[in-house]
Parts: sequence; C-alpha cells; structure tokens
Amino acid sequence: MINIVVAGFKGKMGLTATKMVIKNEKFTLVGVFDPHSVEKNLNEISEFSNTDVRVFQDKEDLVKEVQADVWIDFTIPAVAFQNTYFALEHGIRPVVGTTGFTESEVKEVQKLAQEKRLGGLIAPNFAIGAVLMMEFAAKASKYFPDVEITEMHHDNKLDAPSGTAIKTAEMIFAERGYHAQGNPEEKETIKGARGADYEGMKIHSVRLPGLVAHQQVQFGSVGEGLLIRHDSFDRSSFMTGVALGCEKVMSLNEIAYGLENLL
Ligand SMILES: NC(=O)C1=CN([C@@H]2O[C@H](COP(=O)(O)OP(=O)(O)OC[C@H]3O[C@@H](n4cnc5c(N)ncnc54)[C@H](OP(=O)(O)O)[C@@H]3O)[C@@H](O)[C@H]2O)C=CC1
Ligand SMILES: O=C(O)C1=N[C@H](C(=O)O)C[C@H](O)C1
Repeated sequence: MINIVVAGFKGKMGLTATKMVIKNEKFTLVGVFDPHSVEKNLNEISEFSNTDVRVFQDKEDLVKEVQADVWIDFTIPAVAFQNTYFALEHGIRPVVGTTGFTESEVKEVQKLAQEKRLGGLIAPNFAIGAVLMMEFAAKASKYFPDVEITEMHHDNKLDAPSGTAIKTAEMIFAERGYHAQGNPEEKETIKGARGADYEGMKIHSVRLPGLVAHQQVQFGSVGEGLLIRHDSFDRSSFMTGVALGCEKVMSLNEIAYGLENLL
C-alpha cells in the first residue's frame, strides 16, 4: 500500500485525483490539504460522506499526524515549489502536476531529492496522449524546424503559456536548437500579435470557457505542413499518468521532469 496525501484537493484536478486515490486498491488516502478549507474531515463533504480522511489546513500538522509516502500536488503556481520542497524535507515523494515551476526551481528540488535519495515526479502533463504529442513534435522538428505551438485552455487557468507548451518547446529546442523563424523585418502593429518567443518558435495561448486542455503543434515547410494535436476532453485523461507516477516514484531516488521519463 502506498500512503498518499493530496494538496489542493478541492480544485478541479485535486478533486479528480482524490477520487482516483480512493478507488485505487494500491493506494490509501491518508490526508488532504488546503489551507483555505473549513472541514476537519473529508466525510463532511457530501460526495465523500463514506470516506473518513483528515483534512489539513496546516502542512506542519499534516506531517506530525499522518505517515505519507507520496504528496500529490495540484495547487497553484505560487505555492507548488514550496509544497514540493516541504514534502521532500519531510521524506515524502512529490508527484506534482501544478505548473509554473521555473527551470531553477526544478533544479533546486531535484538537488534536494538527490541529497535525500527520494523519488519524485514533476509532470507538466499527465495525459499519455499529450506526452506522445510532445515526443512526436520533438522528432518532427528535426525535419520541420519551422514550428508554432498553440495551447488552448479553460478561462480559469492562471499561467500562460501552459506548462505543456513550455515543455514541448524545451523538447523541440533540445532536438533542433535555436532557429530564427518568420520575416526578420516583421513588426507587430498590436503588441503580442505574434505570441511568446521561445528560442525562435512562437507560443500562442487561447483561454475560453468550454475548453479543457488542448494543444496543437503546427509545422510548415516548402509546399507541405504537418499538424500534431492533442485534446483532453475530460480531467480523467490525466489520472492514468498520476497513478503511474505514484507507483513509480516509490522505486526512484531522484525527481523526473516529465512523465515520458517513467514510461
Ligand atoms: N500536469 C497535469 O497533467 C495537469 C496540471 N494541471 C495544473 O494543476 C494546477 C491546478 O489546476 P486546477 O485543478 O485546474 O486548478 P484549480 O484552481 O481548480 O485548483 C487549485 C486548488 O489549489 C488550492 N490552493 C490554493 N492555494 C493553495 C495552497 N497554498 N495550498 C494548497 N492548495 C491551495 C485552491 O484552493 P482555494 O480555491 O481554496 O484557494 C484550489 O482548490 C494548475 O497549475 C494546472 O496548470 C492541470 C491539469 C493537468
Ligand atoms: O491548467 C490546466 O488545466 C492544465 N494545465 C497543465 C499545463 O499547464 O500544461 C496541463 C494541462 O494542459 C491542463
């Protein structure tokens, strides 16, 4: 049995992950965390009326009162780094979906995990199809270096571009390097019209009600084009990856950045 806590359990992803942990026979939910929650027990929430699990408002109380192996984090970009650091300091393996980590923050928690010989996972996207999209895109960029990424999300999302778009751009950059795209004389008549720039490639962020999480990576070359697209129509699409991460981190002694490293 793997003992798991979920941070951000009232959010869209935290709620889905909490249900997944309760259902999975290999996992035991030992606590949930949200500093703004008012409940003392999960069973005070109608959809969890049969689940006797402590709700924590304070991380220090959590580590004093429950023995956790894995810390699932679906919170907000502003706190995910400190949560991950805290989990490692207390011997808990982080499985982090929250986006917004800077490169140096990823390196910092990787260093701490190595010192503590603890496994962990930071995955900008837990959907298997999204991981494949990123890998296919990186491969294609070797032959099609001109590429633009368009990510499309629900309009409650805090960060832009998405963690997935950044990871995709990093993977493409690792394959093709810097490549200047478009007309060098190009001028934006409205600021931002060409999107964000990552090592020469453009990233566009769309936010609309009705969307969940979608991304297309569009390549153009002489007389041909290639479009690679992934859609998460439902948040259940991320749960196979989260469950896999929770199992795999138990036998790792470092933090993997990207689910592709565990497949
Ligand atoms: N890796 C992946 O595959 C995926 C990653 N994500 C990422 O996961 C994150 C969460 O997304 P989503 O569930 O849609 O967002 P939500 O806004 O629905 O949920 C965020 C939750 O975090 C809680 N929260 C706020 N502050 C804290 C804190 N200090 N400690 C603990 N919890 C806190 C919020 O509680 P309150 O409302 O009380 O403030 C809220 O319940 C985002 O960064 C998103 O990009 C999303 C989908 C897939
Ligand atoms: O906020 C979301 O919803 C999502 N966030 C992640 C990201 O920023 O890439 C993963 C997925 O796209 C959903």
